[in-house]
Amino acid sequence: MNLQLALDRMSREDCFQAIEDTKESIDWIEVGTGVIKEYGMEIVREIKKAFPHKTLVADMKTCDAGKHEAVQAFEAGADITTVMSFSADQTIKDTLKVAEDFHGRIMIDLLGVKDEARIRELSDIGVDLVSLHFGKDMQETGEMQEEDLFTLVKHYPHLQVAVAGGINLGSLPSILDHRPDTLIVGSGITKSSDRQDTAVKMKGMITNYEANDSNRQR
Ligand SMILES: O=C(CO)[C@H](O)[C@H](O)COP(=O)(O)O
Repeated sequence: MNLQLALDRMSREDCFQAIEDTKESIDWIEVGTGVIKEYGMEIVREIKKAFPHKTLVADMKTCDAGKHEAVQAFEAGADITTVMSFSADQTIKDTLKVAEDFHGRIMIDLLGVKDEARIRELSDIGVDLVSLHFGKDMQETGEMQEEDLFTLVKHYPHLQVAVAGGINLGSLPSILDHRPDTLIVGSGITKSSDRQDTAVKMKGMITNYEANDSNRQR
Protein backbone atom coordinates (compact mmCIF):
# COMPACT_ATOMS: atom_id res chain seq x y z
CA MET A 1 0.00 0.00 0.00
CA ASN A 2 1.18 3.49 -0.81
CA LEU A 3 1.14 6.37 1.61
CA GLN A 4 0.24 9.56 -0.25
CA LEU A 5 0.96 12.87 1.49
CA ALA A 6 -1.66 15.47 0.51
CA LEU A 7 -0.46 19.07 0.60
CA ASP A 8 -3.50 21.28 1.09
CA ARG A 9 -3.99 24.84 2.30
CA MET A 10 -0.25 25.32 2.82
CA SER A 11 2.33 27.87 1.74
CA ARG A 12 4.95 26.93 -0.83
CA GLU A 13 7.64 26.83 1.87
CA ASP A 14 5.52 24.65 4.12
CA CYS A 15 4.81 22.21 1.28
CA PHE A 16 8.54 21.67 0.79
CA GLN A 17 9.10 21.44 4.55
CA ALA A 18 6.34 18.81 4.91
CA ILE A 19 7.89 16.69 2.15
CA GLU A 20 11.36 17.01 3.70
CA ASP A 21 9.95 16.00 7.09
CA THR A 22 8.20 12.90 5.77
CA LYS A 23 10.10 11.84 2.66
CA GLU A 24 11.44 8.61 4.18
CA SER A 25 7.90 7.39 4.88
CA ILE A 26 5.76 8.61 2.00
CA ASP A 27 5.45 7.03 -1.43
CA TRP A 28 3.31 9.50 -3.35
CA ILE A 29 3.14 13.29 -3.04
CA GLU A 30 -0.12 15.09 -3.83
CA VAL A 31 -0.04 18.76 -4.72
CA GLY A 32 -3.47 19.82 -3.44
CA THR A 33 -6.02 21.69 -5.52
CA GLY A 34 -5.78 24.84 -3.41
CA VAL A 35 -1.98 24.84 -3.59
CA ILE A 36 -2.16 24.59 -7.40
CA LYS A 37 -4.71 27.43 -7.47
CA GLU A 38 -2.37 29.55 -5.33
CA TYR A 39 0.93 28.84 -7.07
CA GLY A 40 -0.08 27.48 -10.46
CA MET A 41 1.55 24.60 -12.31
CA GLU A 42 4.95 25.98 -11.33
CA ILE A 43 4.78 24.36 -7.91
CA VAL A 44 4.07 20.97 -9.50
CA ARG A 45 7.15 21.52 -11.68
CA GLU A 46 9.29 22.54 -8.71
CA ILE A 47 8.24 19.61 -6.53
CA LYS A 48 8.91 17.10 -9.31
CA LYS A 49 12.34 18.62 -9.85
CA ALA A 50 13.15 18.48 -6.13
CA PHE A 51 11.74 14.96 -5.56
CA PRO A 52 12.01 13.22 -8.95
CA HIS A 53 11.78 9.71 -7.53
CA LYS A 54 8.43 10.21 -5.80
CA THR A 55 5.20 9.58 -7.66
CA LEU A 56 3.61 13.01 -8.03
CA VAL A 57 -0.15 13.48 -8.02
CA ALA A 58 -1.51 16.81 -9.24
CA ASP A 59 -4.92 17.14 -7.61
CA MET A 60 -6.34 19.14 -10.51
CA LYS A 61 -9.91 17.94 -9.80
CA THR A 62 -10.62 18.43 -13.50
CA CYS A 63 -14.31 18.45 -14.43
CA ASP A 64 -14.24 19.89 -17.95
CA ALA A 65 -11.71 20.83 -20.63
CA GLY A 66 -10.05 17.57 -19.72
CA LYS A 67 -7.54 17.37 -22.52
CA HIS A 68 -6.10 20.80 -21.76
CA GLU A 69 -5.86 20.30 -18.00
CA ALA A 70 -4.35 16.83 -18.29
CA VAL A 71 -1.67 18.17 -20.65
CA GLN A 72 -0.99 20.97 -18.15
CA ALA A 73 -0.51 18.48 -15.33
CA PHE A 74 1.69 16.01 -17.21
CA GLU A 75 3.81 18.71 -18.84
CA ALA A 76 4.47 20.08 -15.35
CA GLY A 77 5.79 16.67 -14.29
CA ALA A 78 2.80 15.02 -12.65
CA ASP A 79 2.68 11.23 -12.87
CA ILE A 80 -1.02 11.20 -12.00
CA THR A 81 -3.71 13.85 -12.37
CA THR A 82 -7.18 13.79 -10.82
CA VAL A 83 -10.51 14.07 -12.64
CA MET A 84 -13.93 14.31 -10.99
CA SER A 85 -16.21 11.33 -11.47
CA PHE A 86 -19.21 13.50 -12.45
CA SER A 87 -17.33 14.83 -15.50
CA ALA A 88 -18.76 14.00 -18.89
CA ASP A 89 -17.65 10.62 -20.19
CA GLN A 90 -15.93 12.49 -23.04
CA THR A 91 -13.84 14.44 -20.52
CA ILE A 92 -12.74 11.21 -18.87
CA LYS A 93 -11.95 9.55 -22.21
CA ASP A 94 -9.93 12.60 -23.28
CA THR A 95 -7.88 12.63 -20.10
CA LEU A 96 -7.23 8.89 -20.34
CA LYS A 97 -5.92 9.40 -23.88
CA VAL A 98 -3.62 12.23 -22.78
CA ALA A 99 -2.39 10.08 -19.87
CA GLU A 100 -1.55 7.31 -22.31
CA ASP A 101 0.39 9.74 -24.51
CA PHE A 102 2.41 10.99 -21.52
CA HIS A 103 2.76 7.54 -19.88
CA GLY A 104 0.87 8.95 -16.92
CA ARG A 105 -2.28 7.96 -15.06
CA ILE A 106 -5.71 9.37 -14.26
CA MET A 107 -7.15 9.07 -10.77
CA ILE A 108 -10.92 9.51 -10.71
CA ASP A 109 -12.12 11.30 -7.58
CA LEU A 110 -15.37 9.67 -6.45
CA LEU A 111 -16.38 12.57 -4.17
CA GLY A 112 -20.16 12.47 -3.79
CA VAL A 113 -20.67 9.21 -5.71
CA LYS A 114 -23.31 7.06 -4.00
CA ASP A 115 -24.32 4.78 -6.83
CA GLU A 116 -22.28 1.83 -8.03
CA ALA A 117 -23.67 2.39 -11.53
CA ARG A 118 -21.18 5.23 -12.06
CA ILE A 119 -18.31 2.95 -11.06
CA ARG A 120 -19.42 0.46 -13.71
CA GLU A 121 -19.54 3.22 -16.33
CA LEU A 122 -16.10 4.49 -15.35
CA SER A 123 -14.70 0.98 -15.46
CA ASP A 124 -16.23 0.42 -18.90
CA ILE A 125 -14.60 3.64 -20.15
CA GLY A 126 -11.22 2.28 -19.11
CA VAL A 127 -10.62 3.87 -15.72
CA ASP A 128 -8.26 1.82 -13.54
CA LEU A 129 -7.57 4.11 -10.57
CA VAL A 130 -10.17 5.76 -8.34
CA SER A 131 -10.17 7.58 -5.03
CA LEU A 132 -12.88 7.11 -2.44
CA HIS A 133 -13.17 10.57 -0.96
CA PHE A 134 -14.91 11.93 2.11
CA GLY A 135 -14.54 15.66 1.50
CA LYS A 136 -13.08 18.35 3.72
CA ASP A 137 -16.42 20.12 4.22
CA MET A 138 -18.23 16.82 4.84
CA GLN A 139 -15.71 16.17 7.63
CA GLU A 140 -17.10 19.19 9.52
CA THR A 141 -20.39 17.47 10.20
CA GLY A 142 -19.59 13.78 9.97
CA GLU A 143 -17.05 11.02 9.71
CA MET A 144 -16.09 8.79 6.83
CA GLN A 145 -18.45 5.81 6.58
CA GLU A 146 -15.84 3.37 5.40
CA GLU A 147 -18.19 0.46 4.76
CA ASP A 148 -20.36 2.56 2.42
CA LEU A 149 -17.36 3.93 0.56
CA PHE A 150 -15.62 0.61 0.04
CA THR A 151 -18.89 -1.11 -0.89
CA LEU A 152 -18.94 1.07 -4.01
CA VAL A 153 -15.87 -0.66 -5.44
CA LYS A 154 -16.13 -4.18 -4.06
CA HIS A 155 -17.27 -5.69 -7.36
CA TYR A 156 -14.39 -4.11 -9.27
CA PRO A 157 -11.23 -5.91 -8.12
CA HIS A 158 -9.33 -4.68 -11.18
CA LEU A 159 -9.66 -1.06 -10.00
CA GLN A 160 -6.84 0.34 -7.92
CA VAL A 161 -8.37 2.16 -5.00
CA ALA A 162 -7.13 5.15 -3.03
CA VAL A 163 -8.98 6.52 -0.02
CA ALA A 164 -8.99 10.03 1.46
CA GLY A 165 -10.80 12.12 3.98
CA GLY A 166 -9.54 12.96 7.44
CA ILE A 167 -7.45 9.80 7.90
CA ASN A 168 -5.31 9.96 11.03
CA LEU A 169 -3.41 7.60 13.33
CA GLY A 170 -6.65 6.67 15.10
CA SER A 171 -8.70 5.85 12.02
CA LEU A 172 -5.93 4.19 10.01
CA PRO A 173 -6.26 0.64 11.45
CA SER A 174 -9.90 0.17 10.44
CA ILE A 175 -9.23 1.61 6.98
CA LEU A 176 -6.32 -0.81 6.48
CA ASP A 177 -8.78 -3.68 6.89
CA HIS A 178 -10.31 -2.66 3.55
CA ARG A 179 -6.89 -3.09 1.89
CA PRO A 180 -6.85 0.07 -0.25
CA ASP A 181 -3.93 0.42 -2.66
CA THR A 182 -3.20 3.97 -1.57
CA LEU A 183 -3.91 5.86 1.66
CA ILE A 184 -4.16 9.60 1.14
CA VAL A 185 -3.36 11.57 4.28
CA GLY A 186 -3.36 15.35 4.48
CA SER A 187 -4.02 17.13 7.75
CA GLY A 188 -3.49 13.91 9.74
CA ILE A 189 0.21 14.45 8.98
CA THR A 190 0.59 18.11 7.99
CA LYS A 191 -1.23 19.42 11.07
CA SER A 192 0.30 16.99 13.53
CA SER A 193 2.77 18.34 16.07
CA ASP A 194 5.53 16.04 14.76
CA ARG A 195 5.03 15.31 11.06
CA GLN A 196 8.02 13.04 10.75
CA ASP A 197 6.98 10.90 13.71
CA THR A 198 3.37 10.66 12.50
CA ALA A 199 4.42 9.65 8.99
CA VAL A 200 6.89 7.07 10.36
CA LYS A 201 4.14 5.62 12.57
CA MET A 202 1.64 5.49 9.70
CA LYS A 203 4.10 3.81 7.35
CA GLY A 204 4.99 1.37 10.14
CA MET A 205 1.33 0.49 10.66
CA ILE A 206 0.91 -0.09 6.93
CA THR A 207 4.03 -2.27 6.75
CA ASN A 208 2.97 -4.31 9.79
CA TYR A 209 -0.53 -4.76 8.44
CA GLU A 210 0.80 -6.00 5.12
CA ALA A 211 3.24 -8.41 6.80
CA ASN A 212 0.50 -9.92 8.99
CA ASP A 213 -1.97 -9.93 6.12
CA SER A 214 0.33 -11.98 3.88
CA ASN A 215 0.99 -14.36 6.81
CA ARG A 216 -2.76 -14.80 7.23
CA GLN A 217 -3.28 -15.44 3.55
CA ARG A 218 -0.59 -18.11 3.33
O1 LIG B 1 -8.44 16.16 -1.78
C1 LIG B 1 -8.43 16.63 -0.68
C2 LIG B 1 -9.36 17.69 -0.31
O2 LIG B 1 -10.22 17.98 -1.36
C3 LIG B 1 -7.45 16.13 0.33
O3 LIG B 1 -6.24 15.92 -0.30
C4 LIG B 1 -7.86 14.86 0.99
O4 LIG B 1 -9.13 15.01 1.55
C5 LIG B 1 -6.87 14.49 2.09
O5 LIG B 1 -6.79 15.48 3.07
P1 LIG B 1 -7.27 15.25 4.57
O6 LIG B 1 -6.54 14.03 5.06
O7 LIG B 1 -6.84 16.50 5.30
O8 LIG B 1 -8.76 15.06 4.54
